[in-house]
Amino acid sequence: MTTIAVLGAGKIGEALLAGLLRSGRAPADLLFSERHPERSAELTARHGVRAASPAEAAREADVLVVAVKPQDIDTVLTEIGDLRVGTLVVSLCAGLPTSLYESRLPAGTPVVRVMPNTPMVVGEAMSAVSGGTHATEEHLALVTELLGAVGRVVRVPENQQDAVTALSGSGPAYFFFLVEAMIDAGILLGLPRAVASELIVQSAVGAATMLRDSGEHPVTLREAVTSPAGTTISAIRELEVHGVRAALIAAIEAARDRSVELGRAT
Ligand SMILES: NC(=O)C1=CN([C@@H]2O[C@H](COP(=O)(O)OP(=O)(O)OC[C@H]3O[C@@H](n4cnc5c(N)ncnc54)[C@H](O)[C@@H]3O)[C@@H](O)[C@H]2O)C=CC1
Ligand SMILES: O=C(O)[C@@H]1CCC=N1
Repeated sequence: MTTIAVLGAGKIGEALLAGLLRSGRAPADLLFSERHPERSAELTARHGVRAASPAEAAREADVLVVAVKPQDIDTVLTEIGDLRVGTLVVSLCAGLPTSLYESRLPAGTPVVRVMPNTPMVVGEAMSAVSGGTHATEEHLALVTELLGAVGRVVRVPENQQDAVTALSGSGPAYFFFLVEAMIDAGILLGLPRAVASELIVQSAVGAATMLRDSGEHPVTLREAVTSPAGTTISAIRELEVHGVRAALIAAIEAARDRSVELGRAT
């Protein structure tokens, strides 16, 4: 069996481990590395998966998944030490290019860069994968299968990964922000918080399901809600007056720029 080690079992690393277990991978084929001993103990208790040092994980793994913050990559690459020849390295880190790993790891190491997102926790991640210089079709297929256990997967050229990071990597935060603001609006209008929250969360689930399953363009779906001289158009006019569309475009451009910066900082 393929042994998969996750370096950095925080939000994303743990969600991946849990998803791999749900998809039928045996706990004995998985291991993780965490710098905080309490966190390690908690994860082993919860998932029955073994903790190891980065160096042990790297020695044992066929697939080494890197899920530390980009700012911690130098330390982790130093701690890994020697990698077995042919070990597949899968980076989930925002901004970090495959060339960074290739320059620090043994010559010929296959590297796949992935940008997932937190809906991985509920098996609804959106992940984009790109192969580095030595990643073969088999490596990309394996990573697609692994990430397929926790959501949808697309393949993109690596030069699109900073844009992907800004759109779907950070994307859930924009939706959460919108939901938070809409609940506040409910409070302003005098609704109890619990009622406002239920109304908005279910509306978000319904709207997201329609977007995914209807095949309709978002404009068509929005037009179907927007009656002549009705309530929705009054709200839409305010969104346009306040520049919400331009703000979202600028926000996503800023996230893309930050992803590029993170890659350059290492
Ligand atoms: N949170 C998100 O929405 C997304 C995060 N990512 C990427 O995933 C990576 C992980 O992000 P999160 O899970 O949010 O961060 P996190 O902070 O929850 O998890 C990182 C974990 O790495 C551990 N760690 C750090 N240095 C270590 C070392 N030397 N050895 C062992 N463990 C070490 C930390 O203790 C922590 O538990 C980041 O690179 C991020 O860019 C990608 C997509 C979405
Ligand atoms: O904010 C971040 O840097 C990470 C990467 C994508 C989502 N969260």
